[in-house]
Amino acid sequence: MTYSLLTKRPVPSLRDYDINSKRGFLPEHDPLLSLQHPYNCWDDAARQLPDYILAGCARRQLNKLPLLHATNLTTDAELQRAYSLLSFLNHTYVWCEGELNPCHVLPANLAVPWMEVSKSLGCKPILTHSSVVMYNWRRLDAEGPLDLTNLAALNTFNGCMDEAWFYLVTVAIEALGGPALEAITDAMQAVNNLNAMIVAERMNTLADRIDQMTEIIVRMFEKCDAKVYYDDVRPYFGGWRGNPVLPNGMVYEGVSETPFYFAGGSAGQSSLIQSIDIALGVHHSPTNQCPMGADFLESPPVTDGESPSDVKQILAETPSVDSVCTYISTVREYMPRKHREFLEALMEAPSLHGFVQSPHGSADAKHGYNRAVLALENFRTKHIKIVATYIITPASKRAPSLASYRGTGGSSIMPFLKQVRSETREQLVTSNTEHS
Ligand code: HEM
Repeated sequence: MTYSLLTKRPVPSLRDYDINSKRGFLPEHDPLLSLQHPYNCWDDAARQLPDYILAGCARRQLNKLPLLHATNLTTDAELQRAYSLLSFLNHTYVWCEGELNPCHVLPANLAVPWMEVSKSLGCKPILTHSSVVMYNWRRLDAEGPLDLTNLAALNTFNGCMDEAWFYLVTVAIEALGGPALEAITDAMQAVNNLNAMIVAERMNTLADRIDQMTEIIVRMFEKCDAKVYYDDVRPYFGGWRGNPVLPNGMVYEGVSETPFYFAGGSAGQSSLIQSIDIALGVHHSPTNQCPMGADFLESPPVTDGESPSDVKQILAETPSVDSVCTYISTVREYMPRKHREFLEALMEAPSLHGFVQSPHGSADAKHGYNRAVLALENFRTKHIKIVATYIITPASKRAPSLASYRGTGGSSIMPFLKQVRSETREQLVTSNTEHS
């Protein structure tokens, strides 16, 4: 590919998309710790969720909450806090009786404000990466760093350290998004200015930041036990799209009598990793294992009289209806509106891949670009190992005869993750493609 001098393209400004050059997609100010009256009843309920779940009275207690409209929640910080709290409350309501006994109707007191707040933020009324990670942390020392030595989770389902650690490792990775995204947009500006030296320098910065993200992701093993994650945390992230135990979706009482179908929460909804993919020009094509364009909403029938283990088996064996493209573009709908718009703008920005291969690129620029690609590939390799430990192994202990397992977001996990990793490596620029 030759980079044309005529292809100057606009580089999105981070500020225009609620992105901070220090914190990336995390909110510019630390999340609120509580809401004002009357909304503070959601704070109180969320704080008690582990006790409600333990005592087996979660639905009874949550039914007592008043129906509050979100009208008086006006600032982004209030809306984000409310969205996070309502995600915890609603998902507790659905999954507190076990992953095979969900409720099929969300009561109006939880559903209505959740829908209103989600509309204001431009995301889906379902637990997302934003609910449990982006808006769910505080710093222990308010002046201290935004890293694992200084972070605590605001809410959890189970009150256990493993769950908090799962969220906080992800927050610490997101916090590196600031310098990573700044490196990306600087490098793109440098492409417009045909400045290969800056491109090289900023690509090396990006590679360093991705390496740091990898150092953090492997720390998941330190304080998040795989069995606790699989048995006690992950079930709460479940959604109602392509989910065999909720084949008819979820009715949001007081919102609509027609059920909604939304996929469950996953760090796959992170805008950060998608931004890096787009910046490096990583293309995701459909997987071979499933028909392209298959209906993401489709789910297998669950007939009456099936035992829980039968249902679990269906859950595990259902062939994926997703494709990588479908997954990558669908999860964008689960991101806050501004972040989704940033990804769209980034897709129109100058091509780093095209530039480093062009006569204007330099050996250093190419080297820096390749370092970033390899760093992202390595991040994905470590992530795959985590998925093997936290999902595949515990799942196989329950049902050893089954070969594949489905992810929270409804994808057939391993083939999908491996394909995404090989597509990353394919971006490497070789000396064969070097022009002068
Ligand atoms: C115990 C820890 C983790 C587990 C078990 C896990 C599991 C998964 C699973 C099953 C998928 C497949 C898609 C889906 O089901 O939604 C996935 C995708 C993904 N996860 Fe994780 N994940 C973990 C931690 C993280 C962290 C900390 C990040 C950092 C942001 C992350 C980022 C991603 C991304 C970006 C994808 C989309 C595929 C890709 O771009 O490579 N995950 N994860």
